[in-house]
Amino acid sequence: MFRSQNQLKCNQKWHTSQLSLRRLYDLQNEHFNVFNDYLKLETERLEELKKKLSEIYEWHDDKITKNNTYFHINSLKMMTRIHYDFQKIEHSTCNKHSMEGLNKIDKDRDLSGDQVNLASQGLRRLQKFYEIPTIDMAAGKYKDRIIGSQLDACERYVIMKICFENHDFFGSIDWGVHTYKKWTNEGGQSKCFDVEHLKYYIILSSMYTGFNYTTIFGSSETHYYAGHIFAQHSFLMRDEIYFTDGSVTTSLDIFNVYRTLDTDNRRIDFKRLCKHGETMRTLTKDSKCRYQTKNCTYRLLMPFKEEDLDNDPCIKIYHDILYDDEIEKIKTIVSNRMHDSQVLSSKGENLLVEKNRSGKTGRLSEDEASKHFDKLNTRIETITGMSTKNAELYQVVNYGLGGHYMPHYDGFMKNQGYRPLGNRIATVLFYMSSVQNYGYTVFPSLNIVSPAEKGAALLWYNLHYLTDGHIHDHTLHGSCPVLTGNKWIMTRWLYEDDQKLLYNWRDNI
Ligand SMILES: O=C(O)CCC(=O)C(=O)O
Ligand SMILES: [Fe+2]
Repeated sequence: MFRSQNQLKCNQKWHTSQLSLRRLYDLQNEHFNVFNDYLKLETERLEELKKKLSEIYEWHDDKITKNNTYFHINSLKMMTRIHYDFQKIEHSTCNKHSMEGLNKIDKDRDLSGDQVNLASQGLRRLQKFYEIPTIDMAAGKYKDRIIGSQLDACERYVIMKICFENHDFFGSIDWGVHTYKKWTNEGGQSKCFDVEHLKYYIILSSMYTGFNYTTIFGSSETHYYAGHIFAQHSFLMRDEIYFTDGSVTTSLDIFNVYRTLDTDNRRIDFKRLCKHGETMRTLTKDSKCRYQTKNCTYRLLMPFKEEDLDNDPCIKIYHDILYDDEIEKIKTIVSNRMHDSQVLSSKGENLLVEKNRSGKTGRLSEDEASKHFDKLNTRIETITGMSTKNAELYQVVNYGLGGHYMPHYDGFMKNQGYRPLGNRIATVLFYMSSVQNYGYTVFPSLNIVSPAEKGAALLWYNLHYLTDGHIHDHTLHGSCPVLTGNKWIMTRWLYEDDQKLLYNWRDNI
């Protein structure tokens, strides 16, 4: 059977999880196998044809043109010969058999241009978020880190074109210029685009953005383009960028322009923390770490490694609380049922909004959880001091190309969907892989960064659970876009129902 059981469905996106990117490699290998089989069959067929033809030539040479004499009686001989020869070679000239092999290429798995488009947009989101200069991104590096391999002129052109088609004109001009430079470095040859088209995109983008294209090509090109196609628009070309509110910037730094456009303070804080997170968790005199038994006798032998991140709301990390064998088991169980992660709208609907969240999600059923991870519930109850009886099913997430989750509250707002068990009182977030750079969970209102460290759990309380049960404003949090590495997490949300509370949660629905 050609199709593997772990196949993705058409409407799912390859780039949204590392898991499916791995499968993409497998799929490519499967395709290579199909092509190899096809080549083998085709080579055999052509060899056979060659052999038969050489037999025919031999006969022809020997029997017909011997001594350059044409005998009438041999006409019949020749006709029969041709008739049977043709039948003989007909089979070898028709490649039906080898073509059948090619049909094994699985068209059900959507590998259309849409996927390239989405992956390119994911890369672009990553670039804008971390402010990675195009020259670095195209070289596969960021600061002193390797984030991929170098992009050739064709690949740069693809990104440029997709930016343009998505009306991201800062992107198209930036990538266009770097495509042009690469094209020049590669000797002015390209198999995949026409450089005149490239120039056209650059000049058009320069009109939309206000960047002056003459500084890109130098004066030699000015004449040609201004004279022919764009003279009527040339008044639009200037070095200032006009914003919709009427303000003007004279900056030619593209990221400075994006910065000026971004007005949401919480998003700005989120970006800053994601970018500089590695310097955020140096130990200070206020940092408190301890071995914690939670009055549990068993934990005298194996105490929790508890670290305080904040007191209001209470946020803690528990190191080494989930074991490697449990992590492997969890990944194995869910990997066949991951789908694109969704966000909850203010009306309580589940929506796919890639600019807010990109990843793949899978749930563990209650049966699987109680069969394999019952002890984990005990651990959760011990650290939270709360019941898991009404907890939401474990949710596993794997992030892919630029996978992220923009700042949000885990707790539901009033009227945000039907809530028979109350609100998500606590979140326990297990890290199932370590991400070296930029995979943090960030609380922008608190200036807090939690690194993804395999086996650790991040616990916080979403509500003012000791008073009125209202959402704690400072629990706003998000997952920084993953730049390199493979981020796996699992969350368990505990609900208000069945907890010992000082307020009636039904008043808050
Ligand atoms: O992946 C993370 O670090 C955060 C995930 C999260 O906030 C969520 O799943 O609700
Ligand atoms: Fe969350």
